[in-house]
Amino acid sequence: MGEFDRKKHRDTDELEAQAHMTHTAPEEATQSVPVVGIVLAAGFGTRFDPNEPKQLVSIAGKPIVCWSIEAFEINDAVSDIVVAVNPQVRDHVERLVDEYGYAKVRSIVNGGAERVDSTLATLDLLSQADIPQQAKVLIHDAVRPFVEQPAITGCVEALDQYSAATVALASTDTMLITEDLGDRKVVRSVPDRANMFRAQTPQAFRFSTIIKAYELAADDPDFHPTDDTRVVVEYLPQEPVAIVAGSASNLKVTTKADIPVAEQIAERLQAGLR
Ligand SMILES: Nc1ccn([C@@H]2O[C@H](COP(=O)(O)OP(=O)(O)OP(=O)(O)O)[C@@H](O)[C@H]2O)c(=O)n1
Ligand SMILES: C[C@](O)(CO)[C@H](O)COP(=O)(O)O
Repeated sequence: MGEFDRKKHRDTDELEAQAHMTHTAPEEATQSVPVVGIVLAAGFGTRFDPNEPKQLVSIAGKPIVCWSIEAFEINDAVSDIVVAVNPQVRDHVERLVDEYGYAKVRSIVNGGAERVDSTLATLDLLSQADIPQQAKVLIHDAVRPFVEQPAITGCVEALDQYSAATVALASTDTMLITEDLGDRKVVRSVPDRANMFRAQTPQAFRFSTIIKAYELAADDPDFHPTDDTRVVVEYLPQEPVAIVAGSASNLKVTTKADIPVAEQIAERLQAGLR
């Protein structure tokens, strides 16, 4: 197969994607497998501004989705990238991928109504592309633009020992478990802070593990997890999910109030190295 033709991949042609995914002979599988960065950019930003897709907002002159794609593009351990989009941003993201020349982007797929639907759409694409069961997939929120290289590499390495891993940040606050009494919430218990972490992304899995977890979750229509780790924790409770050190700068741009903080982080990063 000749050089990757990004225009064809725009059409989300599974066979094209299959042809371009890194394939690995079974005997090499545990040593050298595809490492796929999945960038979820199909959200509607209801808490930000539904009329201004936050994944396209520029921070220090670069759109948020580009910061995220670039983090995987520049990581030597990552072989392929898949981006999930919605119709509101598809054309724009396609143009950006072209303009910035992200050569690892194999496919831009339509996401779904909820985050898990977007994850599923990308996993379906990878299944159709017939990537090896041992492949490593790193699922990342496009709106966490400043993910650091050690977090990505840490996920890839953690999967040599565990089938699932998530970037997370140790809580510096005491956490409270509450109960809703209707007119007010009250504290029911105070868990040991040493075991409290704030989930971030990427969240990383051997392909067979995340596929299995989602297969089991599919039978439960009332399950609406906000991240992929929870799908594994709930449906494959025997699988430990390793913690990979996150950072405060791996901010999720959720509301407009996050923009000034994001600008400060971007300035710092641009002054030094990512
Ligand atoms: N159907 C969805 C929903 C979310 N996401 C992605 O998942 C990440 C989750 O971050 P979040 O702040 O929840 O994004 P939104 O869902 O866009 O925001 P909101 O919940 O305010 O609508 C984002 O990168 C978002 O684009 C997605 O790909 N598909
Ligand atoms: C995946 C996530 O970013 C981990 O912190 C988070 O769960 C997304 O949740 P949201 O409530 O939909 O923003």
